[in-house]
Amino acid sequence: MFPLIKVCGMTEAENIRNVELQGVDMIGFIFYPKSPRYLYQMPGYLPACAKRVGVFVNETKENILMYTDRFDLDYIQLHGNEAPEYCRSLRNAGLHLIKAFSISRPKDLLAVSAYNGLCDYYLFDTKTPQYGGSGNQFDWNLLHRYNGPTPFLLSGGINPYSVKALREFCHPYFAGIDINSRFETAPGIKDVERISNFLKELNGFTI
Ligand SMILES: O=C(O)c1ccccc1NCC(=O)[C@H](O)[C@H](O)COP(=O)(O)O
Repeated sequence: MFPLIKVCGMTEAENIRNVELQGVDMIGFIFYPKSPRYLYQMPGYLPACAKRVGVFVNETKENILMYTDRFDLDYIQLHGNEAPEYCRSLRNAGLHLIKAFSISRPKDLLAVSAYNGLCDYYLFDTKTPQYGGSGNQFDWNLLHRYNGPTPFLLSGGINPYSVKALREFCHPYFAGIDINSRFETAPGIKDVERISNFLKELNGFTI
C-alpha cells in the first residue's frame, strides 16, 4: 500500500462517509473562515476510522482547544505563521500537531528545524497568499535538502496525473500525501470516483 493518504477540506456528511470508505487515513476540516472550504457547521457525519484533522491559520489556542473538543480532532494542522513556542504550548496541552510549511525556494526549508520534536508530521505545501488549497505544485526536488527527523506529508496541487511522479518520489522521511482541490467537483466537495481511481492507480492496480 502507498503511504498515508490525507484528504483535506471536506464539508458534507455523505461525501465524508464515501471518501472515508476509500480507505483514506486522514480527513481534514478547514476552520479558517477565509477558505472556500471553511467548515462553518458540524456535518451530520464525522469520520469514525480515518483520523480527524483540524486545519487552522493563525488561530488562538482557546479556539483550537474548543474545536478539538467539539470535533474530537486527532490532529491539529497549523497552516499559518505559528511560532515554535506556540506549537510547544499546544503540544503541552496534549494536542498532536502537523505543521505546514509553504515552499517555493530552498531557503523556505531553513525554518523547519526549529519545530523538530514538536510535531508529529510536517506538511510541505505550495506557497500561496491564501495559505493553502492553491491547486499548484512546487518543485518537489527542493525536499531533497530536508534531512529529517520529522516525517512529512507532500502536498500542493497533487492531481490524478501525479501518480507516476509520486511513485518515483523517494525520500527517507516521506510519510504520505495530502490531496485537496484537484479532486473536487466544487470547493469542499470531493469527487469520490476520481479519488478512488487515483488510489487504485497509486497502489498499482490498473483501472
Ligand atoms: O484548502 C484550503 O482552502 C486551505 C486554505 C487555507 C489554509 C489551508 C488550506 N488547505 C490545507 C491543505 O492541507 C490543502 O490540502 C493543501 O493546501 C493542498 O491543497 P491543494 O493545492 O488544493 O491540493
